[in-house]
Amino acid sequence: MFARPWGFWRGTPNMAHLPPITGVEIAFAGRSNVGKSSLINALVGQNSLARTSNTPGRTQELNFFHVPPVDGEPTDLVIVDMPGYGFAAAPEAKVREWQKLIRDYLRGRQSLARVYVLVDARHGIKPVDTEVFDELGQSGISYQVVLTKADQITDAALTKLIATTLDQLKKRAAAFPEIIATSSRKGQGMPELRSAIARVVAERP
Ligand SMILES: Nc1nc2c(ncn2[C@@H]2O[C@H](COP(=O)(O)OP(=O)(O)OP(=O)(O)O)[C@@H](O)[C@H]2O)c(=O)[nH]1
Ligand SMILES: [Mg+2]
Repeated sequence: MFARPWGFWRGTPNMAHLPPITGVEIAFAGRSNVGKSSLINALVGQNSLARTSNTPGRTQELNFFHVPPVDGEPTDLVIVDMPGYGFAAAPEAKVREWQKLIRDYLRGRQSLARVYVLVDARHGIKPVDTEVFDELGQSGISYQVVLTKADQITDAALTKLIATTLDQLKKRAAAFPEIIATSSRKGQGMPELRSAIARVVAERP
């Protein structure tokens, strides 16, 4: 599923220009700069599929990636990179627009099978993340927390963070009760994330 060359399919700043539904969609959400676009690149093993930046607010549209269909064979998996929530270095009106886009997409996309909510391992879950958990829970969309930038903290701190994060999620029915710790820089957690996604695709009716 991840061994083929991935391509950019479509970017959209609004719900009117979403691509047609072709297969299972998996979305990556999280605060600005948490490492969503970097994680997608590490996941598919292509450095420059999604654009990344040091400045929060790099991704400003919903960006859809897939393996371009060959000989009309349908695409089984679409990966969606999302703008971040929380602080971003962009005009306020623009940020408001993409916050609405995030919300509308997460609530209303029929093909959305799983949301990976990325949380920076240096910071843990923030109130703005719990708002997103609440919304996903209310919409009945299953999500899993992925810790990013695990290379920035010690193994002991990571073990502790995984335990506290699981504890924070335990009353949330829509939260998958396992945390994946990743480092896009080191490749840590990529096999686990790939298997998790493959399971979601396999289980989707
Ligand atoms: N140390 C470390 N830095 C990382 C890792 N992943 C991403 N980064 C850095 O974090 C910054 C933000 O990465 P992006 O992938 O652009 O983050 P994003 O969540 O897509 O950001 P927005 O699109 O602005 O919301 C970049 O400087 C990356 O190099 C990681 O695993 N380890
Ligand atoms: Mg991004």
